[in-house]
Amino acid sequence: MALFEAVHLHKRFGSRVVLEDVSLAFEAGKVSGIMGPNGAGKTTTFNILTGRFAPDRGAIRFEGRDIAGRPPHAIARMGIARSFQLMTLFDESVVVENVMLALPAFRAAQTRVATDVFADKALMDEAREVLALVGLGHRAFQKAKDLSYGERRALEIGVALAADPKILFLDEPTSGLGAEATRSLAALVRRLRERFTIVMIEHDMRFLFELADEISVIHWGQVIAHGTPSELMANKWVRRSALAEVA
Ligand SMILES: Nc1ncnc2c1ncn2[C@@H]1O[C@H](COP(=O)(O)OP(=O)(O)OP(=O)(O)O)[C@@H](O)[C@H]1O
Repeated sequence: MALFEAVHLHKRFGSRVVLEDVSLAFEAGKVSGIMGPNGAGKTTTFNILTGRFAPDRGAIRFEGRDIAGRPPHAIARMGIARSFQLMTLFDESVVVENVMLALPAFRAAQTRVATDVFADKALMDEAREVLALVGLGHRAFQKAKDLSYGERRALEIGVALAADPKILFLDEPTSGLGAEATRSLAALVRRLRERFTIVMIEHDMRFLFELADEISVIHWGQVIAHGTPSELMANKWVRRSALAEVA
């Protein structure tokens, strides 16, 4: 059984059908990709999978339990984390604090909000472990606003990982990154795949083909192809429509 699966999802906005019978399955320990042209329905799919929208029809199962329509915070508590395309960091706070504020242990102890977070050694150690994981150990006490764009993306992933999720959803992780930052991000995803199940929506096909174990192609609100990168390379229709640049 897949760790996470979506079965026969349908979604319309007003009279516009945006997803029609979308089914996806993500296996534990793998990197799964979702790609497709602009307006295909990828972001809507992502938002439904991570609880931001409820589907009109269909089921979403995580570890066998139906989670469709549950609110994002309930979904997050179950071990499902997502990063956002738009960066959502506390710019004036230092890097380690951004992670500390996202730790479940910090969130659970609401009385701590008014106290100095740095005084709690256990929290600090936990946050520094996350920073080491995303390659930002040496930037712990810089303000988030002073990080490079690529480092900010890594921090954003660190914030998502603070909850030690079972599955991590990344929404266009390469967006806005130059070639070098994209390479660093690829190295980070390779490290993370040892520990986490990862699902990413991605426009950069080269990045996706290099890293994903399997990819679903969404077009016109439907999954039109699914397979390993090499299977998709061999799919004539996919080659002709979308993959010319990597095939
Ligand atoms: N809240 C909404 N209300 C109405 N229509 C919407 C809404 N969100 C998305 N749509 C429409 O649904 C379709 C799919 O949009 P979606 O953002 O899911 O596509 P996408 O594949 O993520 O595209 P992109 O790569 O450009 O982000 C588009 O035609 C979009 O205009």
